[in-house]
Parts: sequence; structure tokens; C-alpha cells
Amino acid sequence: MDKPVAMAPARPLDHPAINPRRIGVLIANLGTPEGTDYWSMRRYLKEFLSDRRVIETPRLLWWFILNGIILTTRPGRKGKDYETIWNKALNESPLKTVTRSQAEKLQETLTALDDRIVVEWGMRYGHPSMKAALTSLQEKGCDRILLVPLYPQYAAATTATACDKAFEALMQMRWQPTLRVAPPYYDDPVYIDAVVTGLRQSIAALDFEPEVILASFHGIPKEYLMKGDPYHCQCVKTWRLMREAMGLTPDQFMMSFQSRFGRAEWLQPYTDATVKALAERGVKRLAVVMPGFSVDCLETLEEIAGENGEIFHHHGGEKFAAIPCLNDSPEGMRVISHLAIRELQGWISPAAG
Ligand SMILES: C=CC1=C(C)c2cc3[nH]c(cc4nc(cc5[nH]c(cc1n2)c(C)c5CCC(=O)O)C(CCC(=O)O)=C4C)c(C)c3C=C
Ligand SMILES: [Fe+2]
Ligand SMILES: [Fe+2]
Repeated sequence: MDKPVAMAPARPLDHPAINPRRIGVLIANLGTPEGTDYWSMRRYLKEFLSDRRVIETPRLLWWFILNGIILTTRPGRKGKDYETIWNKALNESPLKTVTRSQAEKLQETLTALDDRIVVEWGMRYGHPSMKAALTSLQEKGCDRILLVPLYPQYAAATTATACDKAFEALMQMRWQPTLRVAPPYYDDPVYIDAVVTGLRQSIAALDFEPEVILASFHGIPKEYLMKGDPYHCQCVKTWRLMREAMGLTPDQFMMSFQSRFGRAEWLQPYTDATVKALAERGVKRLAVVMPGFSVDCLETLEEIAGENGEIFHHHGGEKFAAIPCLNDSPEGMRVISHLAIRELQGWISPAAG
């Protein structure tokens, strides 16, 4: 009789633990300072404005401008602006509070479809970092990860740099998860319907009917458009689709670019100049919607609701409204869930979604 063959154990006794296979979803946004004090602001601005995707000025020249002028004056000034919007209950900026809530709500929706899905949120600058979020997903056993940059319109300065940071984190991993990236959604019918529905609901709740609605998008330097960045064209398409859905003319539903930084020319028309010109032209009731921001932040709450509201009133305007972003509202979550479920196809059961 043959001797039984000794079977090698399936796994050596000191084999590292094997986690169950899960699927990760990482929602990513820009990032925000940890505090409003000088050093927190300086740390945030230094990381942000040292990014070559954001500032393309030659390195040596920019080093002197950044360290010599910007990082000495801007942290104090902008820290005061952040104080006006700060979430004092949680001691954090609204961008963080809302992004966390978006992740929690998305987790609930996706768990109902497939309990293997784990949702995390990460910031391109500051905390929680993209690396921390990706590592956490990996530690939870995710070998497939969907990255959803929460920018409806693609810009190298926002979407591409978030992807760079994610892939940079993957560079250090022995067992890299498979990474998928959700595309920009500037013309997605679900997104357009959500921003238009949100706009209609906000207008219905106002104590006035706007004569003009202005869609204000964050700007980028005009040079970036000339070099081939599609951001401008994607913003224009979002604006056109929203205008058509609202049934308004280009005079009733206008478009502009805000948040200019530095002395170079940025995409035009500028929001502050447009708001001023409208007030001077005799427009008394104005609403500003900011469809390029998935979350209310300094640029929507302080710059538009605060500064531009003042500009409008100062030049003769009477009623001004800054329309809230989609945030974690049912409409906002409808967009994020739609993107995630669509892009997860093939990883989750076809019936899901
Ligand atoms: C929505 C898309 C955004 C694009 C495009 C964008 C381009 C861009 N931004 C800067 C410089 C700054 N932006 C700042 C704040 C900020 N920017 C966005 C979004 C886009 N930026 C958001 C959501 C925020 C707010 C973050 C928050 O904490 O609430 C700031 C910091 C504030 C300040 O100092 O003014 C800077 C600086 C450039 C140069 C740029 C394109 C090249
Ligand atoms: Fe910005
Ligand atoms: Fe364009």
C-alpha cells in the first residue's frame, strides 16, 4: 500500500493575517486649515500653494514670492475670514463637517446595496490626508477602491492633483489596491437636475424673486485654459444646461468666475465685477448659485454670501441671496450615490443601483 502523501499546510503558521476582500469608496475634496490661527493657516496655504498643479510660476521665483510675501501676510488675513464661517461646535471648517457627513450618508446607502463596501473621505491638502484614507481602506481589506473627486468640473488644479496624491500614496504600497477614478460630472443629467432642483427650492424659500441669477464658478488663471485645461468649457456647459433646464435667457441666468488669486488674468467675467455692474445697472434683486462647489466653504460662505453681498448692496442693490451648495442634502447625496453606484458596476452585483 502506498504511504499517504504529507500535505503541505495551506498556510504557514506565521502567515500574516488575510483580511476579507472589501470594496472601498474614497470621496475626495480640496482640504481646509486645521485652525484659524496664523500657524494653522500658514501650514495649509504652504501645502496648497506649493502644489505645482496649482501654481505653475517658475519654481525659484515662486519660492521667493510664496515665502517672502504670501506666507507672511495671507495666513493672518485669511484666518480672520475663516473665523467668520468656522464651525465652532466641532472646531473645524464647514468643508470638513459636510464632507464627513457626505461620507457617512454614502456609507449608509452603499451598505444597503452591498455590505462589503467601505466609505472613507480624504482631503488633498491637510487632514484626513489621501494617504491616511487609502491606508485605512486597505487595512479594512479593500483591494478595489473607487476614488470620487467631488469636483463636477475637471481642473488640473483640483481633480488631477487629487488623483496625483492618491497614486503617490499607492506608490508606497506593496499590495496596491486596484484604483478606479470617477469622471467629472459637469453635464451628468442627475447632477444638473440636482443643482437645478436645489436652486428652485432655495429661490422658493426667499422673500423675493431674483431679477437675475448668477452662476459663479471658481476661476483659474486664463493661461491654464490656453494650455489646454478643459475646466472653462465644462463650467460653460454646466451653466448652459442649468439655464436651459430653468428656461431662462443668458441675461436672466448669467455666469462668472470668482476667487481670483494673484495678479495674472483669470477666467472672465469676474464675479465681483459682474455683481457690481449688475447693481449699477439697476438690478435690485440678485441670487448667486455656485454649482462648481459640492460643499459650502470659505469661497461660497465668506466670499460670495459676505463680500459679494456687500458689493451688491453698496452699489445700489437691495436683495441678495447666496444659494447653498448641494452639501449633504438629499439632492447632493443623490448625485454622489449615483456616481458611486454607476462607477462601482462590475465590482458589485449588477442588480445594485
Ligand atoms: C471648485 C474648484 C476650485 C478650483 C478650480 C480652484 C482653483 C484654485 N484655487 C486657488 C487658490 C485658493 N483656493 C482657496 C480655497 C478654495 N478653493 C476651492 C476650490 C477650487 N479652487 C475651495 C473649495 C476652497 C475653500 C477651502 C475651504 O477651506 O473652505 C484658497 C484658500 C483661501 C485663500 O487663501 O484664499 C486659495 C489660496 C488657485 C490658485 C486655483 C487655481 C490655480
Ligand atoms: Fe481655490
Ligand atoms: Fe471654453
